[in-house]
Amino acid sequence: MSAGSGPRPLAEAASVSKRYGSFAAVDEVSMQVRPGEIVGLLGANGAGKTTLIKLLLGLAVPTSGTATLFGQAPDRATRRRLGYVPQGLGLWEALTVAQNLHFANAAFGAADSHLTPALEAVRDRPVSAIGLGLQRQLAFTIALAHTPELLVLDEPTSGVDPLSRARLWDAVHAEADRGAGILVTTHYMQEAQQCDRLVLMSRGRAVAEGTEKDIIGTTTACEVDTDQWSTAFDALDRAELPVTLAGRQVRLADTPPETVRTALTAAGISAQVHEVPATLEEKMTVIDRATAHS
Ligand SMILES: Nc1ncnc2c1ncn2[C@@H]1O[C@H](COP(=O)(O)OP(=O)(O)OP(=O)(O)O)[C@@H](O)[C@H]1O
Repeated sequence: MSAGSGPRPLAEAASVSKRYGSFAAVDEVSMQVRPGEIVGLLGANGAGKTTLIKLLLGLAVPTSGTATLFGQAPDRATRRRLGYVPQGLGLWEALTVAQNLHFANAAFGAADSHLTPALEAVRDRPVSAIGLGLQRQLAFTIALAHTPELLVLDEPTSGVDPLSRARLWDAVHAEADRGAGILVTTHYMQEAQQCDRLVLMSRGRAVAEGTEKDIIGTTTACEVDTDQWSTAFDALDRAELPVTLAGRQVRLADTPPETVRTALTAAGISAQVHEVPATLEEKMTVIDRATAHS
């Protein structure tokens, strides 16, 4: 869905910036989240994702530009229509699992929701005494208890095992299917692929937006086929080319095949070099390199 089309945005940033002294943590970012869509916010550590979320939710004040929630400046009323799981989870560590749920539901005026069986088993334990995976499940249950129109998840699956991660994503899709808008940050490319739309941040700026295919565009990578993968990797690295290893597969994003062949020949390595579409992760690295030099 392109900007400016479709239902009214649930959250919207319009040229929003947040500066700390001369440093721009968020730099003139414009983006929206609309009902029923899952928007993935991607970017390296420090790219500005959490700061942008805080601006959208009214937890930080923009230096310039505007951030709106449900078409207005964020306030107590908009807070009730929102489910937010921050990176730090926002739970009361000394209270039990059941007390946390009860407390949050009372604050939102929601009926007591059910705990998952895994959380039910630890309902009377203090949050500080349960594992991180269960803490994340609890924070997620609390965020959903009042059926929010907008769900904001800041790295919801970091440190979570693959099965729980898959379950959480099932729940995210179910929320989008009932019409909630979702804004989620992640470092996992498999999760990014489950989003309807991605916003890629680099050094405070939104540098690309669209589907995975839109963002990768025509960027390619070279795959190097050789039995001497470790020698090839060393030689390409010494030639200061942007070489990476995926298992034993030597790859170079955004590098002409001829450049790779020349470097390998100079090092006396025989190899086949194929040009293939770049992955999303490679495209992100290419964009980060470009913004570092701009
Ligand atoms: N209160 C603050 N004062 C000064 N600098 C800040 C402040 N808050 C954030 N920053 C800086 O702004 C930049 C963006 O931080 P932010 O937490 O938004 O990044 P992020 O993309 O969410 O990173 P991560 O993936 O590690 O969570 C970082 O360089 C951070 O150090």
